[in-house]
Amino acid sequence: MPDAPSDVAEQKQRLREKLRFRRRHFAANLDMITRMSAFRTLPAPIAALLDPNSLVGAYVAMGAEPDIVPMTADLAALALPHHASRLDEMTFRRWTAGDSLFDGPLGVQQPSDDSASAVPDLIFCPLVGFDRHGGRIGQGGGHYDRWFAAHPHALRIGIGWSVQEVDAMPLEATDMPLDAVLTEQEFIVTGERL
Ligand SMILES: Nc1nc2c(c(=O)[nH]1)N(C=O)[C@@H](CNc1ccc(C(=O)N[C@@H](CCC(=O)O)C(=O)O)cc1)CN2
Ligand SMILES: Nc1ncnc2c1ncn2[C@@H]1O[C@H](COP(=O)(O)OP(=O)(O)OP(=O)(O)O)[C@@H](O)[C@H]1O
Repeated sequence: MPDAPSDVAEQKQRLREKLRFRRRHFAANLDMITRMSAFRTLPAPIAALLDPNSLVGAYVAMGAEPDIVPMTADLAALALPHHASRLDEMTFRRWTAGDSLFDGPLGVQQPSDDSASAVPDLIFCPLVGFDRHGGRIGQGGGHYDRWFAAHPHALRIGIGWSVQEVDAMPLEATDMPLDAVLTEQEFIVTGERL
């Protein structure tokens, strides 16, 4: 019998705590070479998908999340998550490397409120945890899951450290599977769209 929804939410919360700890510990103890080389180049299968018109959704790292700005800075068109307030849904707004960033309501830096909103063709999504079948968890706000549900055509590429992998993520009906996961070690294709 499948687990009741509240059990899954509880399992996810326990995993989130464990994996946030793992992520923090791993990132704090990275050797210099890994720190300098991780997440510097776009995986070839992603580069091959992009054309000069592609809009890519990145993020500004918080805490122990991998910093992907260097890897995405040269792309033709970028957008970043933006929240008008704590309660407003997440949107993406255009941003170019070097443009100013502002403190957002959820503790993440975001583009100016005047920046144009846009729908990326491909999203690099920060992970708290992932598995090899496309399962993921994030911070628990459901922001990415709701955005993915509203924009199912956008490709979903998770970004995380290798230690954030689990065998099988507990899943809820609203979870949207990842197409691939990029870690400091591997590019793992998890869906049929790549
Ligand atoms: N870099 C980054 N940008 C992002 C997200 C993210 O996870 N990472 N988001 C993903 O949805 C959205 C912002 N939503 C957020 C929702 C909850 C928390 C949150 O609970 N933060 C904890 C600290 C977590 C930690 O220590 O790692 C807190 O404030 O207590 C943060 C952001 C959009 N931008
Ligand atoms: N499409 C959706 N419609 C309504 N509620 C949703 C949707 N997606 C997720 N939620 C709700 O959001 C809450 C958090 O979801 P979940 O635990 O999957 O977060 P998460 O994946 O860690 O967060 P995020 O997607 O921001 O990275 C849950 O209560 C979930 O039911």
